[in-house]
Amino acid sequence: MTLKIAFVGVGNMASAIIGGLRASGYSGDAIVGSSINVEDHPRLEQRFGMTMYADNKEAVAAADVVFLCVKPNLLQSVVEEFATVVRPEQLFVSVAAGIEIGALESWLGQPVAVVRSMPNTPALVGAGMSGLIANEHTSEDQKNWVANAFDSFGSHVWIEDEAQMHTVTALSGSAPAYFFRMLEVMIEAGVAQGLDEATSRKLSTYAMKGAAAMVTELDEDIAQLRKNITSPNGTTQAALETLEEQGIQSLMTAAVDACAERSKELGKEFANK
Ligand SMILES: NC(=O)C1=CN([C@@H]2O[C@H](COP(=O)(O)OP(=O)(O)OC[C@H]3O[C@@H](n4cnc5c(N)ncnc54)[C@H](OP(=O)(O)O)[C@@H]3O)[C@@H](O)[C@H]2O)C=CC1
Ligand SMILES: O=C(O)[C@@H]1CCC=N1
Repeated sequence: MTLKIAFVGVGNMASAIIGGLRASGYSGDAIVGSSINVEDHPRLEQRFGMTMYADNKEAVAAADVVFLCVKPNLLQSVVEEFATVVRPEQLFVSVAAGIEIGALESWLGQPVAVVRSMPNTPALVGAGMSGLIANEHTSEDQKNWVANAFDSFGSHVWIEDEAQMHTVTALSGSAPAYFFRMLEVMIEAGVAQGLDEATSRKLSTYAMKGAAAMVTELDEDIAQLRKNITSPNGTTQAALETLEEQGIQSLMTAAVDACAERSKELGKEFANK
């Protein structure tokens, strides 16, 4: 049986997940959503073949599985507002950065299955990666359903210790943005050396895509893959020495640490409002 899914909040992350689900064959008839900006509803309905509601309660009441996809600072008020229509057999899947399962459980107000997830926007092209952790009320069948749903737009890892979700966010949820930024800089550097932007973009992007494909498809040590490109006293060595001299190790470590730290802060900021 196809479960009915509701998305509360249909912005960037929900759109990436819905796009991934739809591309994998999930029926638009089984997907509903709710968000504030009703003027945007016809566009979403047309894009995904789903039904949009102005009222979160209506979307939640219509669903077997509810994806919570609003910003972390809005989650408590949104959940408490629809808590009166929650049924014990429903499954709630949160994508909100930093918000702990315990907080979600207390806002939902009754023992109910909750999965906290940290997906990323490559879901939109079937290349998502998600960290997942379930509460004690989540059955094996529900966990399998969630794993299959997330695999339909990429892959997943189950996390045992909820504290590790901060690191999942730093290495996965937020990380595509680091690579986009790196690409922006490389493309600019190519243009500064005289290439047109389209050519610079194509060269830089395929280098990133090819490197990621080699790492994921070949069972080889990443350092060895790097060494295979680096001729003694050659061009790659010149680039890598510059990256090391200018602090790539401390720069990337600081970025990952700052992301995890912000995730912890979000949890504290919004857990006990
Ligand atoms: N973007 C990303 O890469 C990732 C995001 N996340 C998490 O996903 C969640 C959403 O982020 P993102 O998609 O980027 O944010 P967006 O702002 O793009 O989406 C949030 C959505 O929530 C809607 N909304 C606002 N208020 C309400 C309300 N009261 N009831 C219902 N819907 C409401 C907004 O509607 P409207 O536009 O009409 O205001 C919008 O559709 C966050 O919790 C974030 O931590 C997790 C992993 C990755
Ligand atoms: O920036 C954020 O807070 C969200 C969570 C992970 C990616 N985007």
